[in-house]
Amino acid sequence: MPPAGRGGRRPATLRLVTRTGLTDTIAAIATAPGSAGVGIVRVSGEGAHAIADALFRGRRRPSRTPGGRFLFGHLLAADGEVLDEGLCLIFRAPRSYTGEDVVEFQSHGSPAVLGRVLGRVLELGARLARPGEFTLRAYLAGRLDLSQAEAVLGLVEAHTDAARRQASLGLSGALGARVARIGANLTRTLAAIQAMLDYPDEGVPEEDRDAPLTAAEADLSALVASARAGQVATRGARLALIGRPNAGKSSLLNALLGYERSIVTPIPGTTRDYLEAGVELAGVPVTLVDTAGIRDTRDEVEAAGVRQAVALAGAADLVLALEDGSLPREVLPTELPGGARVIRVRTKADLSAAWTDPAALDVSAVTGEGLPDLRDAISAALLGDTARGEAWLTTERQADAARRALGHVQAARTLPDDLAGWELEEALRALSDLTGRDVQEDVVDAVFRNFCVGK
Ligand SMILES: Nc1nc2c(c(=O)[nH]1)N(C=O)[C@@H](CNc1ccc(C(=O)N[C@@H](CCC(=O)O)C(=O)O)cc1)CN2
Ligand SMILES: Nc1nc2c(ncn2[C@@H]2O[C@H](COP(=O)(O)OP(=O)(O)OP(=O)(O)O)[C@@H](O)[C@H]2O)c(=O)[nH]1
Ligand SMILES: [Mg+2]
Repeated sequence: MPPAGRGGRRPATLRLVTRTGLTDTIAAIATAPGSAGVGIVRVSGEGAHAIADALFRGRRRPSRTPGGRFLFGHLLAADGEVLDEGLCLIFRAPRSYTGEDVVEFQSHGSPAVLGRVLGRVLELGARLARPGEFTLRAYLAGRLDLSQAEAVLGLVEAHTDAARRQASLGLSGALGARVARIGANLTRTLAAIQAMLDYPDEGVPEEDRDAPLTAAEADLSALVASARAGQVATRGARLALIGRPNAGKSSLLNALLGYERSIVTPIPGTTRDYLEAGVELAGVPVTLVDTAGIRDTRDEVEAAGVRQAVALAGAADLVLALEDGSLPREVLPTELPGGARVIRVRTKADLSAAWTDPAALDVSAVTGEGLPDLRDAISAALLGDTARGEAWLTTERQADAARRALGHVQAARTLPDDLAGWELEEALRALSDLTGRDVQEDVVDAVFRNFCVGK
């Protein structure tokens, strides 16, 4: 494919500015719906300070107050009625989250107060912000790159510490720095190749050409590998328990949860419909899926459950394949998904063993024996040996860009210099897509569509 010249793309920035009318003033409730100690209405744009002058009465006028200060005072309705006592925070362009003039009204956090304050702000000329529009403005002002904007969303949505840590690393620019290091090595290689093409007689030392390329490829492979852990940390993972009837699936699900969620009986075929329950394992939100025991059956209801179990195993991020350790071993009448996605478990380890298998973990749902090892194995399977301190790829968009870059780097290694140079340029373009300083408008739209209003 011919290289898509950079000049061919209009910067997303310009088109978005014209389309969204960036000079208008936007407003939204920034805090979660419901009652809370404090709630925030946030306003950004040219009219923000004038709106504050009309709505807020304090010791001095907001528009006369330097940025970075707050005022204590009262929030007023159009007729002068005091809506609430509160604070007004003043930011002045470009020193604000969005880079524009910003004010925040911090009131008591009830829907009634916040609704009236927002209503008054809209009356005074602001319009309701679209989802993610505050952060979009920060992105368009060049205060955040796209991977940092995704990290902002990650911080808003983080339910576990693993998710928070990755989002925080992303926002701090750690991911951008990791990508920049790779880019620097590719640029060095490109320069060496160019020198060789220009001055074929003066050999270019190996360390200038192959060493940075090798380093870039290794870093990029590790980065691509981190995507699984990163997405598991942010999105969570689905873990299906499968096995023959009575293998102990529902008992193990309950043991992992720490409460009796699923019905357990000595009767094979107890679980017919599947059942889901959420739990945090290894700092990751995990949805455990209990399934019907897999066997050949003429019972139509049970057979439907069996088909469902096989499908659920196929769709899961990880499968626990359970076999009763107290009975002679019987193979499961279905194929298991590929190697790394299965953990084999020998259940009922508290009973005398009818068989053993070094490839299976011995676990007892009754005594708890083997549960810590099982949790470790689940954590290792989901997060791999991805370095904990590093910034990971947390979205499919980032992973796609990194995979494209890696593909070009690998192609470059097998090609003669002139063609290798083109592949490396493509790899650099894919890396810049990853951080998203100059990407297509639809990509930007897709990222911000996932945000909530007020962020
Ligand atoms: N009340 C409140 N809390 C919040 C936010 C907010 O907007 N309002 N945030 C947002 O969602 C996050 C904090 N992020 C922010 C990032 C930059 C700036 C800002 O004004 N930066 C200016 C000034 C810096 C300074 O004075 O040192 C700048 O960078 O120029 C504000 C908040 C989390 N907590
Ligand atoms: N001793 C012992 N018994 C267990 C253990 N786990 C499960 N059992 C018993 O095995 C029987 C079946 O357990 P379940 O958890 O219902 O098995 P299941 O795989 O969900 O079975 P189906 O839903 O029928 O497919 C019950 O009588 C459990 O008490 C264990 O670790 N040790
Ligand atoms: Mg069951």
